[in-house]
Amino acid sequence: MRTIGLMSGTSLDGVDAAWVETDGTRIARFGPSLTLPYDPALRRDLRKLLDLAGNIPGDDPFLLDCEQRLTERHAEAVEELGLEADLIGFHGQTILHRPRAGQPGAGRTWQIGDAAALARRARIPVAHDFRSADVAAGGQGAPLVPVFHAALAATLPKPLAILNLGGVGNVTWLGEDGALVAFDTGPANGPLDDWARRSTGEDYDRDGRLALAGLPDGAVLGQLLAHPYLAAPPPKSLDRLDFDRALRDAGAGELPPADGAATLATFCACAVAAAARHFPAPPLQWLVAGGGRRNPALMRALAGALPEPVHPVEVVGWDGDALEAQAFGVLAARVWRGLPLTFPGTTGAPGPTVGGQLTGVSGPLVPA
Ligand SMILES: Nc1ncnc2c1ncn2[C@@H]1O[C@H](COP(=O)(O)OP(=O)(O)OP(=O)(O)O)[C@@H](O)[C@H]1O
Ligand SMILES: CC(=O)N[C@H]1[C@@H]2OC[C@@H](O2)[C@@H](O)[C@@H]1O[C@H](C)C(=O)O
Repeated sequence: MRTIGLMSGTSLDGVDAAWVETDGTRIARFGPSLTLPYDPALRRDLRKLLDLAGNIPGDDPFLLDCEQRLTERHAEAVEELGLEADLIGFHGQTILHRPRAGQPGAGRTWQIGDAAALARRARIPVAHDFRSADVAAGGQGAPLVPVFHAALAATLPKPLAILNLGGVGNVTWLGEDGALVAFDTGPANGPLDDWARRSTGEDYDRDGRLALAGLPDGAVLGQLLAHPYLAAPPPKSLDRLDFDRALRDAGAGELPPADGAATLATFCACAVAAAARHFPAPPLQWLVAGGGRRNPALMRALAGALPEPVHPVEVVGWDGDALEAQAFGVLAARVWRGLPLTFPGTTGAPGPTVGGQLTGVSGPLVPA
């Protein structure tokens, strides 16, 4: 199938779109990809929505307005790509992720985006709502990209770790015997972006300049590294805001701007090192995707925290900016064909679990 994958991640920076030809198990061809940034007003409103999402109904007018503007931007991304496709994979924007018991509003993962409107406008069927079925089956609802990573890395030497540094970090560990272990490592660019916005007014710490000018604070770092999430065995996943309280309690907010950025970058890398303790065996190397690989402070901290070589995914010929969007093209084909999206080793689902919904140009569809 010719698919277009659309991903708008937890960094709230915009929509990534990528064209992929796939049957959901193998990738025949990657096509062009692009990123359409959100305008500052949409970015600000989505950020506000993250704070509100635990307490507002699905028909809240502010939420519906954000959803309509978000869907519009996704439709523009499809139009700008300007390619024929049989199916769109539309992740939508996560505004709340509380799959676990014991949290207010738990048992829920919430992605906004109007799939029917996108299908009508693009005149292409849309696969969407990729996470709910997994959560309903007892899984974490995230991460979803591991099955795509496994297909992509089929011929690479194992064990291999593929790390995505978005707003949140997630890792896929692939073993020699086809074993798959995946989970969210901890906060990545999310707290760094918030820090940069407060300290410099920029959307992010461009090229890690602020972090590289500072020193990590040992006391704050020590407190953050004691967070129970890091020691907890997988399966596990995070909401974009899950560490905000811990960051406040550790006193990260009182650090000078450069030291604060250095502390957050080092924490992200140490959380990845803590994640590696849950792997069945050390990886031969780490391949890093996502915007975080463009931050030299993060890459330097990772190289310091991990004993194995760390490389951007470009060393094996992948496109680290397009990877998540490509994944949702492949996942869309899996929804279409009724193939499982999640597994015990990825989300903790009780078995291989199908998911996603299909919306045709003129109404809902049933998977093949
Ligand atoms: N040149 C750069 N220097 C520093 N940081 C950068 C640079 N380019 C991108 N980033 C970081 O990467 C982030 C975007 O990463 P990415 O697009 O992978 O996240 P996402 O897909 O939104 O998140 P997630 O994977 O959690 O869903 C930006 O918010 C910024 O923090
Ligand atoms: C709930 C949600 O949207 N989670 C995202 C987020 O961003 C990174 C990490 O946390 C990952 O678990 C997931 O995204 C990727 C695409 C995934 O599901 O594999």
